[in-house]
Amino acid sequence: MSAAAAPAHVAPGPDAPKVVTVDHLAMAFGARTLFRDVSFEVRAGEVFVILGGSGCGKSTLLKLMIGLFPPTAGTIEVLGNDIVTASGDARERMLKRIGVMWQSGALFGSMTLLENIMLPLEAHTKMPEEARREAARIKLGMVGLGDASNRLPAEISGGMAKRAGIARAMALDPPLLFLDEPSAGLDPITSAGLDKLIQDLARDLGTTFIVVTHELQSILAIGDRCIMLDKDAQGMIATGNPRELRDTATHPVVRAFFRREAM
Ligand SMILES: Nc1ncnc2c1ncn2[C@@H]1O[C@H](COP(=O)(O)OP(=O)(O)OP(=O)(O)O)[C@@H](O)[C@H]1O
Repeated sequence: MSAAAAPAHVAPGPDAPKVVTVDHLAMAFGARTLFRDVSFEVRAGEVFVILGGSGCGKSTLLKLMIGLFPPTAGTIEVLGNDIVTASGDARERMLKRIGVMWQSGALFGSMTLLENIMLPLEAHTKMPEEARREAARIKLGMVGLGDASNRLPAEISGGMAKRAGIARAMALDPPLLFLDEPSAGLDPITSAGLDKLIQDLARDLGTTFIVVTHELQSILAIGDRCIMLDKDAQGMIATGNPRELRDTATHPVVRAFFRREAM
């Protein structure tokens, strides 16, 4: 089958190994409880979406999964390690196997795209410069920015900046990538192009994606499975395949979200 005719990403089955296991997770900031009892698993090769309204704790859940701060209660296992208790070298090794793209793209403005992608390789590997340069070129090619490697972040569009952010998150070939609101601020066509890129990377590299978003079109296009968080419920109100949830959900908030109905 030619690359052009290849199907978009195909969801892995329930026998695929677990990449992330979140068990009875609770999180509060002071007196403000975000969620009380969240449990889910993410399997190798999945595109897993975390969705929900503004302020329900999506980004906080992402930050907990990469160990930025500890939860109030519960456990989080990432790539076979307890991310909450891991320390020292074990923690460093684990973090090198995780890529993160923040909402802003967070590129360094004074460096070209190529230099931005080379940075993690410089910080975390002993690769000689020419090998780093070549590896970064390959990553930029994979996200469709092969011709833009010498541009500065100020010289590219918002969609290109997201692609460059993904290339940088992929610099160390992590098996697991976290994307925080990849479609934010993009027009629908650019956003659809980014969705296609995520599906292609999941299919071609077998990378597992955990994507925080509230863009319905994107969720329906890329999500193999999702969880929906809710501020009022202080936890998860739905889990499953987003297209099935759109067609079968009975919970009023879930229905309203997937069918774009007013509550
Ligand atoms: N470090 C922190 N200290 C105190 N409160 C915080 C902290 N981080 C987040 N919050 C609060 O927790 C709540 C959830 O924030 P979070 O960013 O996780 O939500 P979200 O679902 O990602 O929202 P959005 O879609 O608007 O980005 C917000 O009310 C926020 O102000």
